[in-house]
This record gives sequence, C-alpha cells and structure tokens, in this order.
Amino acid sequence: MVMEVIRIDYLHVQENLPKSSCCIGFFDGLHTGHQALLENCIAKAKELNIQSGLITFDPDPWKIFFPDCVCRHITTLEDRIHLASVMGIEVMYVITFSKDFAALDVDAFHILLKKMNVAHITCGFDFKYASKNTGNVDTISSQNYFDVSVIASVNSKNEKISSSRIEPLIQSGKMDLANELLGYMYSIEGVIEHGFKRGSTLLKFPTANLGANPDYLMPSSGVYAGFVYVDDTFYGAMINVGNNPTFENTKISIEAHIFDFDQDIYERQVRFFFLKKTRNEIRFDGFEALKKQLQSDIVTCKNVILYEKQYVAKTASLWDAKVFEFK
Ligand SMILES: Cc1cc2nc3c(=O)[nH]c(=O)nc-3n(C[C@H](O)[C@H](O)[C@H](O)COP(=O)(O)O)c2cc1C
Ligand SMILES: Nc1ncnc2c1ncn2[C@@H]1O[C@H](COP(=O)(O)OP(=O)(O)OP(=O)(O)O)[C@@H](O)[C@H]1O
Repeated sequence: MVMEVIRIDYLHVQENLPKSSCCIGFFDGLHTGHQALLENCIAKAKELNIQSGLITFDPDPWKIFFPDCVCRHITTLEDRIHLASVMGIEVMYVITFSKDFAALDVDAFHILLKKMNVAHITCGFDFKYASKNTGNVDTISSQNYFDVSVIASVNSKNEKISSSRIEPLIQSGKMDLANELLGYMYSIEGVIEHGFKRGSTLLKFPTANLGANPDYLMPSSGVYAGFVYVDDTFYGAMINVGNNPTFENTKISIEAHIFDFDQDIYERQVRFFFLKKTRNEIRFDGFEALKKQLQSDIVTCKNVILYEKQYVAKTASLWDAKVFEFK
C-alpha cells in the first residue's frame, strides 16, 4: 500500500483531513524506541477505526536555527516515509518547520493538532514541543482536544535508545551496536561513480564507488561486511570506507566489492548497507600485500553475513528486497 504524504502549512491547514491516531516527533532512524510509539499509535487507530499517522517536521529544525550546520542524519525524510509506511503507518504529516512555527505556544500547538483532526496522540515520556520547549507530557496530557498515550522509556542497557545515542555508534564504526538499537542495518543511499580503476586493473578486485548522499552520517574508516541494494536485490559485499592509505588518496571514499557480481552499475542509484566492521583500513607495503588481505576479507565478510542471516532477512524485508545467495 502506498502511504499518503500530506504537507502541513500550520497557517493554512487543509480542511477535512481524516480523523487520525498519530505519533509525533522527528523520528530520525525510526529506531526500536520509535517503533514502540508506532505500535501503540497503530493499535489505537485500529481500536478507534481511524487512520494511523506520523507527524514529523521538514526542513530539519537544526538547519532552520543553524543554517551553516552540517546536519547529517541516520535517515532522510524519504527514508522515514518509506520505513514508517512498511511499519504500518497510513498517512505521514510533514509540518513545514520555520522559526514562526517553532514560536507557537503550547495551546496554539494543541489547536493545530485539533485542526488536523487528530483524535489520539502517542508521544514518548520526554516529548517536548512548542516555543522554547515549554510543552511536555504534562501539558499535552492535560488538554481536552484529543487523547494522549505516553510511552515509557524504551531502553537498552538501562539507557534510553535515541537517535543521538545511535549517531556516534555509526560514526565510530560500532555498526553492530548501532544496528541492534535501530532494529535493522544502517544504510547510505547514493549513485555509483567512477573511481581510479585500480580495483579492476591492478588489484583484480573491482569495486563500486558510492557518490554518497551527503545527508547521511559517515561511518568511520574501515572494512565492513554488508550489502549493496540494486535491482530489488541485496548483494553481499565487503565495503571499504577510507582514503586508501596504500595509494595515499586525498579524499575519503566508500566502495564495495560485491560478491559474484559483474554488472555495470555506473550512474545507478543504489544503497549500501553496513552490517559489521571487520577491521581498520591499513597502509600496505604495495598492492600485492593489499590483494592478499582482500582475499582473506572475502572469507571474513561472507562468514559475518552468513552468521547474521535472520537479521539480514529482516532488513531486506523492510526494503522489499530479496537476498542474493553468494557462492
Ligand atoms: C574490502 C576492501 C578493503 C580495503 N582495504 C584497504 C586497506 O586496508 N588499505 C588500503 O589502502 N586500501 C584498501 N582498500 C581500497 C583499495 O585500495 C581500493 O579498492 C583500490 O585502490 C581501488 O580503488 P579504485 O576503485 O578507486 O580504483 C580496500 C577495498 C576494499 C573493497
Ligand atoms: N527510547 C524511547 N522510548 C520512548 N519514547 C521514545 C524513545 N525515543 C524516542 N521516543 C519518543 O519518540 C518521539 C520522537 O522523538 P525524537 O525524534 O526526539 O527521538 P529521539 O530518539 O529521542 O531523538 P534525539 O536523540 O535526537 O533526542 C518523541 O515523542 C520521543 O519522546
């Protein structure tokens, strides 16, 4: 089912929006904490026989307040729309974020939700909203326009699972931990570009170089077992992030050697999925030594992928993909 995406200009809210049970927040990553909110929101919608919705904001509030900030995220708005849809949300409300919207007081914020025909709101225990974050679970629970469910903290190791907790895990290469909190494999979308062609000529290890969408968080340098998603299929791969110190590249690249794959995918839009980091990037004494290491990386990365089969299948189903079985 294709999800409906409705842009909301808070000054001109459409009339006759369907009655809905909504969860609300930025929801970067739609991690396992967020997923608890979605479950409650969808259950309420079913109980009340109304639509389930997710209310989010765009552009990124940080960008509005700090226009020069490099705001990288776990997911783009498009990813959040896709993931929310496969997780069962029927309509996505994207409120256009602006300084004026952020200045709404608590009561004006409640009236906006009422105008949007929201009958039930699901939010987390630490939800903050309205001007200077004056709104919280006490204020939202004491208004009379709609009902509210407050979800208790979803924790891992006694600490709240949050986007800001997952971000440094991705950036430091602790991908297995990041993925555990996300509930699926982290991914970066982009277009395949031309590299220096040393992979296919000198090393005999062709690699697909990702021109990554700059909105995503960059994993730290190193080698990762993962996948390249192309043509509705997850192809097992070993991915290198770094500046190839053996060749002293000046720029960081993200490249994948895809197992049992010989298609031309230049200029194609693809997505790289990161399962687990297997080693740091190393400066080798010549390309023969690097070649030898790559042979052993294949074995390591294939084993990691086979070990995590169930987990891989779960992520593939979120992206409507089939998993190609390498030799
Ligand atoms: C799995 C994998 C691991 C890699 N590990 C290293 C490494 O440890 N050190 C390094 O200098 N380059 C490493 N590389 C990058 C190679 O140097 C790179 O693939 C080669 O220079 C080809 O680059 P090109 O596609 O720009 O021609 C690795 C590449 C892959 C796919
Ligand atoms: N682990 C969690 N348990 C319960 N509620 C959560 C959890 N994480 C987020 N929420 C709730 O989900 C909604 C969206 O939150 P938000 O987008 O701020 O996520 P976050 O992970 O807390 O992000 P950040 O780390 O940037 O604060 C809010 O209502 C928030 O209270």
